[in-house]
Amino acid sequence: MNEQQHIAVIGAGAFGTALATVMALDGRAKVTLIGRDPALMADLKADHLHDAALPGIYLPDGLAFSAEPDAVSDADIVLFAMPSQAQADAAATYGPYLSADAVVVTCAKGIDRQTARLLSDILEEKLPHHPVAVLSGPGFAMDIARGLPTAMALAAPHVELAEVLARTLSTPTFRLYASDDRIGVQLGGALKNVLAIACGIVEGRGLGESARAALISRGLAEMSRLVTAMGGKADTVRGLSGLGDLVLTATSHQSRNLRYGIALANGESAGGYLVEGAFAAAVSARLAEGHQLSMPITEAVAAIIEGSLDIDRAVDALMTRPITTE
Ligand SMILES: NC(=O)C1=CN([C@@H]2O[C@H](COP(=O)(O)OP(=O)(O)OC[C@H]3O[C@@H](n4cnc5c(N)ncnc54)[C@H](OP(=O)(O)O)[C@@H]3O)[C@@H](O)[C@H]2O)C=CC1
Ligand SMILES: O=C(CO)COP(=O)(O)O
Repeated sequence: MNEQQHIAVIGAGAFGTALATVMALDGRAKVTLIGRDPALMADLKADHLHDAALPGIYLPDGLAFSAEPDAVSDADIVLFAMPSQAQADAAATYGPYLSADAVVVTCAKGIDRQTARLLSDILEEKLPHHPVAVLSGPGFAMDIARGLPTAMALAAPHVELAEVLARTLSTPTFRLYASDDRIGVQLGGALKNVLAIACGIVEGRGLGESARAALISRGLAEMSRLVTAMGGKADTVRGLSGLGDLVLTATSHQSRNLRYGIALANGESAGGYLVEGAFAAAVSARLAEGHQLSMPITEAVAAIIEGSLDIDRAVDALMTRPITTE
């Protein structure tokens, strides 16, 4: 790696712009934000404002902007900050320009819908010569960009690499904890979105704060089952990428997934923003079935989104399941 690290962030949406902002403000590394719309990238370079993604945030003077895929070519660390279902496509576009020793970090919270595979598996297949790490945990883009204190998990195939990446990407306001559990960290990020939709439905239907707390707790049990069945660690579920992000997303109106759940409960359509949990619900239910696991909340959310179950019946079904131990 070079003396001054070069961090490239691909995806000039809310999260990518926030990550690039906090890392450029830190000033240790050279940071480039790469988007696919040349007009947008030219505007960001001229105005240092991205009002569609992060209203009111001044993008640091030291941040570089590019719409050219070859802007990744001398980057040591490349953050993939586009939605889950676009990660494979982005790997095909930017992969040919990566430098030989670049480390790739997926920043999306989801599971590949077509293949039901983790995003790290998808990226490893598409970019076989690059180590693939995962960034996930509680942190709204706006909070990160405003320099509010945030902490997330950084998982890599080996804890030594995770520690190097966590040190390099952390800043005084954005703190990363290293992990070698890419499975647990990714499943936490994907499932908490599904559970946040469930909490939005509870809120939208006025079912009460007690019901929300029960959902968070029983949802965490579902997360644990899938994480351990797929080879992840139970400890990860209790950490930032599991419990931490679940609590944040299931309780804050900043969450698009929570707002989507509220809209579903009110019979409204949620338009214009990314709802990762709407993709993750069906694929998580498929994974649960494949591993012969009971994940009733996840299955109910998937069925409600698909239109095969109405909300009242879902609540009845969840409340009248056979009594069991916790
Ligand atoms: N927003 C947040 O607070 C947080 C988001 N995340 C996660 O980050 C991921 C991105 O979310 P977010 O930034 O909010 O979403 P946005 O909708 O704000 O931005 C998505 C960005 O991805 C770009 N993009 C889409 N497809 C491709 C592609 N094939 N190649 C390159 N770029 C592409 C879009 O570009 P274009 O405009 O050209 O389509 C857009 O700039 C999600 O998985 C989300 O769960 C994680 C933590 C916090
Ligand atoms: O993942 C997030 C915060 O950690 C953002 O959640 P939403 O995608 O629901 O807005």
